[in-house]
Amino acid sequence: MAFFTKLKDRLFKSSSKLDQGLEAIVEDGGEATLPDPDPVIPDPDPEPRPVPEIPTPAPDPSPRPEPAPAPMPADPEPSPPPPEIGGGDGAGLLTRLFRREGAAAAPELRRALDDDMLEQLEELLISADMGVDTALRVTANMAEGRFGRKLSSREIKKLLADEIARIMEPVARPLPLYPRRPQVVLVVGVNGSGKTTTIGKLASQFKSAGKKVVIAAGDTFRAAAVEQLQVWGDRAGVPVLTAPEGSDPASLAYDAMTRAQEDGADLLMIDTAGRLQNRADLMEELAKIVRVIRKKDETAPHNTLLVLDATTGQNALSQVETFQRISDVSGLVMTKLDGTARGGVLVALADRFGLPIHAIGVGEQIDDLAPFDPEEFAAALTGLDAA
Ligand SMILES: Nc1nc2c(ncn2[C@@H]2O[C@H](COP(=O)(O)OP(=O)(O)OP(=O)(O)O)[C@@H](O)[C@H]2O)c(=O)[nH]1
Repeated sequence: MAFFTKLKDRLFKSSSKLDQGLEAIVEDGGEATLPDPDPVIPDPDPEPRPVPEIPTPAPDPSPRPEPAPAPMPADPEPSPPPPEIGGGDGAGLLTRLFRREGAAAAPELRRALDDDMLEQLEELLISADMGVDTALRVTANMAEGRFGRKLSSREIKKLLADEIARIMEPVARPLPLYPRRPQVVLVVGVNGSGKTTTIGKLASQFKSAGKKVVIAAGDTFRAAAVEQLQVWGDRAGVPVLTAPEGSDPASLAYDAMTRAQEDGADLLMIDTAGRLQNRADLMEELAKIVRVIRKKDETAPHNTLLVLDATTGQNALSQVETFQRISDVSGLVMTKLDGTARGGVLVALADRFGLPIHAIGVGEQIDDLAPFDPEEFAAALTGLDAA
């Protein structure tokens, strides 16, 4: 199944929430009106609109090597061309022309954009976990130059998807690959966020792309976590280094680094504990892992991936803040976007932190991880093509 179709199907809870909410907003006070002569709303403002302020990630003090332009292995199945956000809903030119013609005979429910409607839109976006600041910014940009204009839910969806894609564009970056061998990827996140699963999925993708991968089961305090990682390692066909329960994770990381160097591995992924209950201990543990692997390669770790669970909604924002304090987070992976109505949190994350989003997880299977594509995401989140 092409990934966009999968994403669209899996994000149904988030998209149907927005979809139904938008329909209800337009129904509330809307009336059947002949469509605009141009159903693809032209931007009323010829000037480029102000780009929402996205905090630039702080310059990286560590001497990381320059990223080579090799992206994360892509979805093995070719994706269809991205939908034309803002320029159409994926329909071809002829279809759009016919629709324009036919539209004259088919009035659509439209509602004039006013303060009340904007407020309702803000509430809807906040309820989809976009966060207050982001929701306000998105609606303000959507409304700019369009006050009083009669809009259908389809047109509002298109405007919304445009805004979302614009916010997400700068953060959509595949996991950078460096010429350094082994490239060390430290994987952090709270327990249950999906670290193990994500490591397994990434290992499988890199392996299929011809990379030699080693995994270190650094959460040595939980036997179940180690076993789980071994299951994923077997699935991916990648060795998983373990240590006895309760042993020092830093010592395991050192051994794993030695083994990865000896084996000429391209990638070493180190799982870590996620016990945020004892933040000081976890911070010390992560710092010690970094110290020992730097004895073998002073530029390591080359990436620190923070894995976040989309179902935790706004909580994901405070997790980013916490992990930025205790580790040098270089990028995010958002898991469990399937089956949650809180997919909007990804927009809030992008807007607030500007950290690269490397991949998204949309299921429990080995191929349910994909590079983050802002336009596909915006279309799937708003249910755009379903209109
Ligand atoms: N639906 C869905 N479930 C996922 C996804 N990613 C992970 N999971 C599930 O989330 C649960 C926790 O995932 P783990 O990978 O074990 O999480 P972890 O962060 O390693 O957790 P600990 O081992 O407790 O530290 C498992 O049941 C996974 O199958 C996803 O993208 N979608």
